[in-house]
Amino acid sequence: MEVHSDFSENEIIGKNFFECFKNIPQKWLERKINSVFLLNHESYTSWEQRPYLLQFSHGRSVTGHLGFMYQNCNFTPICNQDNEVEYVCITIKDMTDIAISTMQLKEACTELERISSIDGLTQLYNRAHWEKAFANEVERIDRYGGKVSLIIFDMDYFKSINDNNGHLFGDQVLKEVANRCKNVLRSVDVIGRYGGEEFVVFLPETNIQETALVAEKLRKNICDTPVYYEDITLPISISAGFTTSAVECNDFEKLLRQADIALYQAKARGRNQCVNYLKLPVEEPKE
Ligand SMILES: Nc1nc2c(ncn2[C@@H]2O[C@H](COP(=O)(O)OP(=O)(O)OP(=O)(O)O)[C@@H](O)[C@H]2O)c(=O)[nH]1
Repeated sequence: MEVHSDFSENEIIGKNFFECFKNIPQKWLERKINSVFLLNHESYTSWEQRPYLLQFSHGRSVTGHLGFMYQNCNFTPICNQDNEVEYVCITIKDMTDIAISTMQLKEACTELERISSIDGLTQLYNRAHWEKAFANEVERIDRYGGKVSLIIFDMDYFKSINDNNGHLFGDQVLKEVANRCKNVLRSVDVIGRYGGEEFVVFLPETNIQETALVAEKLRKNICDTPVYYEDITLPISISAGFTTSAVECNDFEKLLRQADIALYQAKARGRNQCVNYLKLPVEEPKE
């Protein structure tokens, strides 16, 4: 106590605890101590519930964490000969090292989880994460009702973009496309990078007419401005296919297939356009 508080033994012995340590949560501590008196039973708090009881500096040079010593506290009854509690002894254990390494580990796990769901180039969800989120959404709808729409879009002539301007330029185009999408979508819409130059978006509670508008807005937003990077200016375009679960479809793979067929049609019809799966004529392959 002498080492960690600013009090010497002479200054503190016999004094009122709460007057010496003014920052103590007095009500909480009184309740805690009273329960030990009442129950004649040891009590405990860990740094995870309450980081510290007494504001002691921990003396470690760690940034980004609490400036005080993390503490575990034991409240032990001390009884007289008749087994009545006469005192409560508070033991404070310095948990700073364990607390800091536990928190660093937690932060690393959170970051790892984030990285494992994100595509490094575009910072959009990667395929595995997006597909899981989409499957969950379709399952939710199947159980509780509602609808979800799906757009798949793909860069046009991306191979030539790479071949003519270099892979780095191609990468820049993909990053730019991802950014342009973010300006169009609502916070509840979920976008991911599905493959090389293929992107997917699912739109919760959105009907097919609204989805057509979003797909067109995405296309325009991406295609209206050329990409400029290291003295190269290049117009780009995308083709998109979209569908919805509203017409009795509760299978996420089936929805992906439908949107993919519509995307294929958008390519076949000359690219730089959006095709509604539900409007495909019967003579064109639907499934
Ligand atoms: N720069 C870059 N290129 C990629 C990446 N992933 C895939 N690609 C390239 O994207 C190109 C896709 O080519 P294709 O599938 O033929 O498609 P496309 O040329 O866009 O033709 P259409 O889709 O029919 O218009 C391939 O050359 C891939 O190497 C990436 O992360 N960065």
